[in-house]
Amino acid sequence: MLLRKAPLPRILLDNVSCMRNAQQILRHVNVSVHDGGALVLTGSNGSGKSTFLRMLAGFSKPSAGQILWNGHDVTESGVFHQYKLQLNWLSLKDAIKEKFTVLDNVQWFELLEGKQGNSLPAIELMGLGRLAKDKARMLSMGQRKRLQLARLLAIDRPIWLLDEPSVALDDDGVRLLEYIIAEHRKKGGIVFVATHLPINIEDAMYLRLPPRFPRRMTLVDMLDRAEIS
Ligand SMILES: Nc1ncnc2c1ncn2[C@@H]1O[C@H](COP(=O)(O)OP(=O)(O)OP(=O)(O)O)[C@@H](O)[C@H]1O
Repeated sequence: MLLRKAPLPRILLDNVSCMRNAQQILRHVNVSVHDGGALVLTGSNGSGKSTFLRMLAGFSKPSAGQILWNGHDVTESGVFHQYKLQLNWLSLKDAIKEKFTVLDNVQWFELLEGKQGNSLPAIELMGLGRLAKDKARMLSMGQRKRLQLARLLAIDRPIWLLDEPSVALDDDGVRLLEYIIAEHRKKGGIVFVATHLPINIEDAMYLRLPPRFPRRMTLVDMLDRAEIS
């Protein structure tokens, strides 16, 4: 009988912990993600969702455990050089140049990537076609988020790290986000999403990070109690 080896996960977090500012933020996280996989991170404010993504992006190193990409520790310099070229990062800091046009704001990133021809179709797909020649300073918050998503499409790297990608998007925008995530995964792309808002991602794994501190009584709780008694 021919026994096939199970394929290595593309990304494996093996008992990973992470400190920030001498504080333990993430403890003993184990996750494996194959091509086409998606992991949704949830949890209260300060629970470590962004820290998780930052660590995957290489901005913070695990304080214990390993992050393996194709079986190799991403903190090894030779590996990290290759690994970081797989990553596409979307965060609340949008790195949009106000004086550039919408098109330039996307095309710059595409050119840096050594690619061309993706920017305008991506802008159009994200519903910003009519604004392509306008300065980015004219954009609303939701339109800025759409511009960031157009960049993601134009750069077209396999591993997406998305920190609150649906914030400021309207319903249509959220549907578009869900669509591009699904299409990316069909091509074998991997998506990590940190979010407080519901995003429909088929067959996604969910990781709810525990709160770092016990919940304190808030003013709202106190008012509720006062109403009951
Ligand atoms: N620049 C920083 N330096 C040191 N510690 C930080 C820094 N930024 C955040 N932290 C700490 O890391 C913890 C986790 O923060 P993180 O931003 O990862 O949480 P989060 O789950 O993404 O929160 P939110 O839902 O509010 O976006 C916070 O409790 C905070 O104390």
